[in-house]
Amino acid sequence: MSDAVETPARVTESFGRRVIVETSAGSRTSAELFGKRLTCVCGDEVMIRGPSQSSGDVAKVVSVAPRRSLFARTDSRGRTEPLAANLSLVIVIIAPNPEPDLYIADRYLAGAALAGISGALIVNKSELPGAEDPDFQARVNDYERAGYPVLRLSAKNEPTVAPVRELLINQSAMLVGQSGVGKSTLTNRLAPESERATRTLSDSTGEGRHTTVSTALFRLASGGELIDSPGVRDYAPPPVEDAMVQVGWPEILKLAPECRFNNCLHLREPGCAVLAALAENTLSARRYESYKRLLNIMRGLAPEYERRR
Ligand SMILES: Nc1nc2c(ncn2[C@@H]2O[C@H](COP(=O)(O)OP(=O)(O)OP(=O)(O)O)[C@@H](O)[C@H]2O)c(=O)[nH]1
Ligand SMILES: [Zn+2]
Repeated sequence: MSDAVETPARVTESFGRRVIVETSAGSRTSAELFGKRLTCVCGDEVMIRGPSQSSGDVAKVVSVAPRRSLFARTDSRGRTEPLAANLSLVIVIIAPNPEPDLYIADRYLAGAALAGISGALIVNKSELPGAEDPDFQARVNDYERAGYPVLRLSAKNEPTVAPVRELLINQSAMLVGQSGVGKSTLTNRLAPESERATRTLSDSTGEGRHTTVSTALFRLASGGELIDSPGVRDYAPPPVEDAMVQVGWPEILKLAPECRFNNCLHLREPGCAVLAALAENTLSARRYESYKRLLNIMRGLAPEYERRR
C-alpha cells in the first residue's frame, strides 16, 4: 500500500497513543496515532495510512472524523475525559449484588442525556433472591416511570437476553456500571468472539474486582454494536450550567414547563411543579435527591466550567 493511500477505519479499543482499529473489510489491526495533537477514543471513525515500508510496520491514524456524540466523564482532578465516541445509547447495568449505588446510575444516565445520547437500564442477575426485594423493585420501577427502557434479565440465562439483542439493533451502545454487575458476562453472551475476561465476586464484600481493564467495541451478529467498559466506583458528567442539569432527569424536565418561573431550578421556588409532584408523591424522592446532588457536584466544578469557556 502506498503511503499516500488513506483508508477509513473504526477505533475499537484505545490505549493512549496506541489503538486497535477495524477496517471496512472487517479485520482488526494495531495502529499508532500520528502526530502529538491527535487523540481518539473507542468508537471514533478515523483514516489510517499504512502499514508500509516508509511509515514503519505499524499503521498510523492520521485523522479523526467529526463525532456524532462524545460520551465523557469528569476525572478526579476535575478534567473532562472522553470515554467513547459516536454512541447512540448508554446502558447502565445494575444487579441486586453487588449492592447498587443508584446515584451513580442516575449520573450515568444524566451524562448520556447531556451528550445527546439515549439511556436504558438493565437489571442483571434477576434470578437472585435480592431481585425480589420490594424496595429494590420500587427503585427500579422509578426508572420505568421516568421513561427509560428497563430490561430485567440474567446474563447467564440465554432466553432472558433476547430483548437486549432487540434493543441493540441499529444502536451503538455502551455498557456501564459498577464492577461485578455482569457487563463482560453479558458482552460475552451477545458477542461470543469478544472473549471478555470475567471473574467471581470476592466472597467477603460481594464487590466486583475490576476484571475489565479496557473499553472495547464489538459488532453483534444480531445487529448493532456493543461497547464493554471497565467497572467504576463513581461517575460524574463533564461540567454544565445549573439550568442544564435537569436534562438528565426526564421526569423533571417533563414537569418544568408547568413551573411558574421558566428558569426554575426546582429547589425552593414558589409555584414549582416539581416540588408539587414531590409533595404528591408522583415524583420519586430518591431521583429528586439525586438531581439535587448532581446540581451540587456541578456547582463544585463551576470554576472548571468557567475556565473552559
Ligand atoms: N448469579 C448471576 N451471576 C452473574 C450473572 N451475570 C454475571 N454474573 C457473575 O457476576 C460476576 C461478575 O461478572 P462480570 O461480567 O465479570 O462483571 P463486570 O461488570 O464485567 O465486572 P468488571 O469487569 O469488574 O467491571 C461473575 O462471577 C459472573 O459470573 C447473572 O445473571 N447471575
Ligand atoms: Zn420548578
